[in-house]
Amino acid sequence: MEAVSGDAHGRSFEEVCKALGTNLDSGISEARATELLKKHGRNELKGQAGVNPWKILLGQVANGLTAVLIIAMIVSFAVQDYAEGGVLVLVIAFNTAVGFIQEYRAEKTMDALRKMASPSAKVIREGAQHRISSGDAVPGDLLTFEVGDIIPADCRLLEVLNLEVDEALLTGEAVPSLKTVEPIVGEDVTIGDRTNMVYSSTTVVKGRGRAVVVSTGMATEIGRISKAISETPTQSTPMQKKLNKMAYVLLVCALLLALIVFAVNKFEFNTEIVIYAIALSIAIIPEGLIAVITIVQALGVRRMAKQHALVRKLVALESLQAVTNICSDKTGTLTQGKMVVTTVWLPGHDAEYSIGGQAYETEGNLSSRGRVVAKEAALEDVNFRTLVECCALCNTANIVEASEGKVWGDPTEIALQVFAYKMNMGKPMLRKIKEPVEEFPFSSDTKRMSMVCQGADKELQDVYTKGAEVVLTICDNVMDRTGDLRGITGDEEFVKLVAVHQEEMAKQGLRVLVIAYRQASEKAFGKPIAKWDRAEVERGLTFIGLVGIRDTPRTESEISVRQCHRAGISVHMLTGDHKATALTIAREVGIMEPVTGSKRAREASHAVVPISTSVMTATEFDALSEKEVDALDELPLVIARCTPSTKVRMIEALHRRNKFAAMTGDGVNDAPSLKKADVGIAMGAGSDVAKTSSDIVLTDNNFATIVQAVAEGRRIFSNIRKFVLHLLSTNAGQVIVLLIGLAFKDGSGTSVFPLSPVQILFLNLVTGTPPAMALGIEPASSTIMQVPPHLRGLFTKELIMDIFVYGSFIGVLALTNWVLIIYAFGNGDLATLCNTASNLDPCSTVFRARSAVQMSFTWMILFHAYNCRHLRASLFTTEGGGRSRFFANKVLVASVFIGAVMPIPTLYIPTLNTDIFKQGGLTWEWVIVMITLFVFFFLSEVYKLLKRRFMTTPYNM
Ligand SMILES: Nc1ncnc2c1ncn2[C@@H]1O[C@H](COP(=O)(O)OP(=O)(O)OP(=O)(O)O)[C@@H](O)[C@H]1O
Ligand code: NA
Repeated sequence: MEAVSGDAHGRSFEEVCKALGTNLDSGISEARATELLKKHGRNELKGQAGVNPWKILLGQVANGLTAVLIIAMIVSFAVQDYAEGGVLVLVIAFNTAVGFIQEYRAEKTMDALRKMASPSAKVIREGAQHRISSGDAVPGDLLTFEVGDIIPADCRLLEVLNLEVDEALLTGEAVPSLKTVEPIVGEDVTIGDRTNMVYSSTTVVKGRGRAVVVSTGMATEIGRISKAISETPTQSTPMQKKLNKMAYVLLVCALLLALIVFAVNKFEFNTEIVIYAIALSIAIIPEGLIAVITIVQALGVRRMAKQHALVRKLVALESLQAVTNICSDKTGTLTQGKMVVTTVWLPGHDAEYSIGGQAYETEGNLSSRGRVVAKEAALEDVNFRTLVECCALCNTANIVEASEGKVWGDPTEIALQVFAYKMNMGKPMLRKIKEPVEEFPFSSDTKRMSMVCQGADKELQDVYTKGAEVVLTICDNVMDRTGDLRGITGDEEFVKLVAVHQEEMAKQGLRVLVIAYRQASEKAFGKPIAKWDRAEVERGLTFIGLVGIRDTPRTESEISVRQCHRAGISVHMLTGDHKATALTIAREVGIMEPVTGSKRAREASHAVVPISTSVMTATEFDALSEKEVDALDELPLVIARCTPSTKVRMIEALHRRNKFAAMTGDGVNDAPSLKKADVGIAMGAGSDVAKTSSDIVLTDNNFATIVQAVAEGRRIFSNIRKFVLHLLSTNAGQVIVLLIGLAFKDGSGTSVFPLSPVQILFLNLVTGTPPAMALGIEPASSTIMQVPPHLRGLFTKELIMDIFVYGSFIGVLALTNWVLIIYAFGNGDLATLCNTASNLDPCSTVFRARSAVQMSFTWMILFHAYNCRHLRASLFTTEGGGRSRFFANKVLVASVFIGAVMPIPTLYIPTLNTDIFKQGGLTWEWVIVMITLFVFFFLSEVYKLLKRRFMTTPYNM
C-alpha cells in the first residue's frame, strides 16, 4: 500500500484504484474494510488519543484542598504523631486514587463523545453509502465529500465538481486549492501542487468530490507533522474556577485558624497544640468535594448522551442551566425536516397543481382544482417540463431506494428530486439526455443554486436556477405554453402576480422556491464552461414557476417551546425561509401566538412590544444600528431570511442585554455564531466545521432535545449546589466545634479538642461523601423548569446563609454533647494530655464525650442529607423529600443507614478507638446522642418554615 500513497498523484485514478483493490463504483466490501482496519490500525493521529493520565494525576495532587492535607501530614510526622500522619497518608492516597480513576474515566467518556461528534466520513462500501466515524476509514475506501466536510484521510480524487479545499494547515497557502483528477507527472511535485489529491484534516470550502483513500492515520501527511499539532487545551469552567478560588480561600482560612489556635494557647508549640491546629485545618477542607463533582458530571454527560445530546465541552453542563434565550433554526429542528413538494404554480395557470404521495415515496398523483391531471398532459406545457427538469438536474440529492428511505442529501433537494421521480423524470432518467457539467452551489448567503447542463447539442448549454425570491429579480422573461418568450422587465403586474402566489403558498407554511432557466453557450461567453462567472450565468433568466415545499413541525416542538416559556427561556427562530413561511411555522409551534387569539388582544392593552419587531427579516434587522437594536423593547422572536452573519449580530445583541444564549447551527458558515454563543449546538448531520465549533452536538437534531438538555443541566447544577451545601455545612459545623472547643483547657493549659483529626477525616470522607454523592444523582425537582434561569452561579446568598445556619445548628448541638457529658454528668475534669495520650485512665471522660460528639455529628449530617434535598419544603411533604419519596433514592437510603452504623465499631475496638480515633465506648450517653438528633430535626423544620414565610426570591433548585 505504501507504494501507492507516495506517487498516487502521478498515476491515473483507475490505476490507483486497481492497486488498492477498490471498485470505482461500489468501493470495497465490509469484510475487506475490517481486514484492512486490522492491518493499518484506526485512522487516528497519535497525539489525538487525548487523555493524558499524568496530567490528570498531577491535577489530583496539585490543588488547594490536597495542599492542606499534605501540609497537615508533614506537620504530623514532624511532631511525631505517626498515627495521624499515617491516616493522612492513607487519606491522600485514597483521595488521589479515587479522583484519578473517576476523572480518567470521565475524560475517556468525553473523549469518546468528542470522537462520536467529530468528523465523520461518507464512505461507499458494497455500493451503498454510509456515514462512518473517520477513525474507521481504511486505505482503499471510496469517500465522498462536500462543502463543510473535513477530509478524513489522504485521498486520490476520482471525480470533482468545483472542488476547492483549504489546505492552509498543511501548505500555509491561504488561498483554497482548486482540485482536479488528471495525473500530475514530474519530479518533486510539492503537496500544494498535487491538485488531484486531498489531505487529511483539510476542509472543503466549495464544491463536491469523490476519492479513494490512499493512506490513513500516522501515514498521512498531517500524521507526519502531527507532533506539531497539540491537543486542544482543556479550559477550566467558571464553576471549576470558582471552586479553585474557594480552595485557596479555605487554605488561607486554615492557616488563619491555625494561627488562632496558637494564639489562644499563647504560642506554645507543643505537640498537643500542633495537632489541634491540624484538626482545624482538616475540618475546614471539604475533602470529598472534587471527587463528587467529577463523578456527578460524568454521570450527567453519560445520561445526556443517551438523550441524544453529546457534550463536547464540559463547560456546557454549567452553561445550559443559565440559558435565557434559545436561538433555533427551523428546518429539521423545530420541523421534521422531511420535506415534500406539495404545490406547483406556473404562469398562465390560475390554479395551482397539488402533488400527492407520502414522504419520500416516489409515487404520487398530480391534481388541479381537486381533479387528477394526467402527468403526460401536464408535461406538454414547456414550463412544467422545464420546471421538473430543473428539480431533477439542478439537484444534489440521490434517491437510492426511496421505499426503504435510502435517500441522500439536503431535505430541500430530496423533496425536489422525489417530486421529479413522481413525474417520472428523476435525475437517473434524465441523465441519459442531459448531464450536469458545472455547479454554482447553494449557500445560505446567496439562497440560490444553478447548474449548467449539457445535452446532445454541444454548442448549447442549459442553465437551471432555483432559489428564494431573489431569483425573480434576475429573471427577464417568462414563457408561454409553447416556449415563446415575453419580456417582464418593468412588468409590475406580473411581478405582483408572482408575489401574490408566493405569499399565498408561504402563508400555508410552505417553503417557496423560484425556478428559472436560460440557454447559454461557450461561444456567447467567449470562454470554456469551467471559466464561466457566476454573475454572468445567473442573469437574464426566464421565470418558470414556483414550487411549494411542506415541512411539518415536529409534534414535540410545541410542547417544548411552551416548556421553555414556563422556564423563563425565550425561544427565537432564525430561519433562512421567507417571512410568511417563518411566521406560519412560528405560530404552529407556539413561538408566536396566533393573531386571532383573544389572548393577544387582551395582552395588547399593556403590551409594549409592537408585533412588527417580533418578526423581522435579516435585512430589516441588519439595517438597524447597534443602538437601535438595543433600543428595541424586545429582540425579534423570528428572523426570516437569516444569514450566518445575522446570527452573530443576534448573539451580540443578546449579550449586550446580559442574556445567556444557546444557538443552533449546522452549516459551514455557522461556526462563528456557534463559537460566540454561550452554548453552541451543532446537528449530528451538520457539517464537520459546525460540529467542531460547538459545545454540544444533537444526534437527533430535535429542538425538544435542547430543552431536555437544559433541564438536565439545571438538574445537575442544582444537585451540585445541594451537595456543596451538604459538604460545606458539615465543615462549618466542625470549625465551630473546634473554635469554641479552644476554650476547654486542660490541667496544663492546653486546649482539648472535642473532635480528633481522624474523627474529622472519617466524618468528611467515610460518612459525608456517599450521601453527597447520592444528592448528586437526585432526580430534578418538579419545579425545576418552572422558574427563570439564574446567572448568579454556584454560591447564592441563600446557599451561603444555609451553610452557616445549618453549620451552626450542627456545631453547637454537637458541642452540647461535650459540655453535658463533661460538666453536667461528669466532674468537669479535662485531665491532661488527652489530645495525644491514648490509654490514660483520666482521659476516659474526655474520650467518651468525644465519641458522643462524633456520633451526634454523624447522625446529624446524615439526616442533613435529607434536608438538602429541598432547601425550603418541609420533610413532611413529598416535595421536601420526605413521605413517599423518603426511600426513592436508594443510594441515599443506603449511604445514610450504612453511614449511621459505620463509626460504631471505632468506638469499641480497643486500640483503634483510643490510639487512632482518640475516643472511647459509649453507654448511657447514647440517649444524649439521640436527643441531639431529634433537636436538630426540629430546628431544621423551624428554619425551613421561617424561610418559606419570609423568603421572597423564587426557589430554583
Ligand atoms: N437547495 C436549495 N437550492 C436552492 N435554494 C434553496 C435551497 N435550499 C434552500 N433554498 C432557499 O434558501 C432559503 C434559505 O434556506 P436555508 O438553507 O438557508 O435555510 P435552512 O437553514 O434550511 O432553514 P432554517 O434556517 O429554517 O433551518 C430557502 O427558503 C429557499 O428559498
Ligand atoms: Na460556544
